[in-house]
Amino acid sequence: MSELAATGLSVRYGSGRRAHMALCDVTVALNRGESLGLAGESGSGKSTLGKALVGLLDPYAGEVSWAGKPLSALPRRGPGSRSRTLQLVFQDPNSSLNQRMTVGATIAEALVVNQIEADVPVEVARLLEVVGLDPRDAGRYPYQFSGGQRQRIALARALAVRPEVMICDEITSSLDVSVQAQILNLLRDIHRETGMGLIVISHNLDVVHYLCRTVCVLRNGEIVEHGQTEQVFTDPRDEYTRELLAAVPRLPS
Ligand SMILES: Nc1ncnc2c1ncn2[C@@H]1O[C@H](COP(=O)(O)OP(=O)(O)OP(=O)(O)O)[C@@H](O)[C@H]1O
Repeated sequence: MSELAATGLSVRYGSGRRAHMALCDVTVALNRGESLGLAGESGSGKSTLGKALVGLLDPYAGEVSWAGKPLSALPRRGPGSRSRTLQLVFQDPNSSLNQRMTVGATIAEALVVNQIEADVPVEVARLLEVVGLDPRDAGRYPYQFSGGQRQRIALARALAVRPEVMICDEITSSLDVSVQAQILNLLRDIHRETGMGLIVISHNLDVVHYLCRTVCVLRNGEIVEHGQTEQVFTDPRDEYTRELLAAVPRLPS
């Protein structure tokens, strides 16, 4: 039994004539220590799947479970709760971070709300260090940091709860290339050191290739290919995956 599993998952937006099935009968699984990329063109359902996997969207059909139990059966707070198990980090740290709270208070809040046993100021400093920020900056506000630094703060807040699985939705898309590389390296190191499961949503196939051992390719809400990243990237079985790979812009040499 896999720890995180989506089985026959369908998600629908709206109802009646306006209903749109954004995910159709999707089955994926992930254990601690594993890494899975979700690739596919814009609108293929990657973010919808990410949100459904952490319980932010309810399934229209099928189920998401953790260790065999539906997400709804996990305790609301404390050890074993959904937020202590699964953390989703979004593309835009500006909208996910409270601009009125210092970064120290933001991380401290995640520790307290999730009932993490820790010496809060010490743990805040440690987390800032883990993501490559200066603990002396704990008293500063998000707007006083660069985009890349704000994404590091969002990662520190997610890491504060020591999740079993972290889902990163396009977290480097708005950053310039050198900062992207720093964040990707940081994520890879954290994944290796903590052993948490990692799901990476990206339209950038190089990002998925760099971080993930396995990949699911989505098209119109369905999985069209699923396998070892190396195999899928070198010898794709599905025509759509081939097109996706061929469409990756290459810099002239
Ligand atoms: N809140 C919503 N209400 C209605 N339809 C939505 C909503 N969010 C997404 N959709 C639709 O569901 C489909 C899947 O969207 P989703 O955001 O999951 O795709 P994506 O692969 O993450 O795209 P992108 O790479 O552009 O972020 C799209 O057709 C989209 O228009």
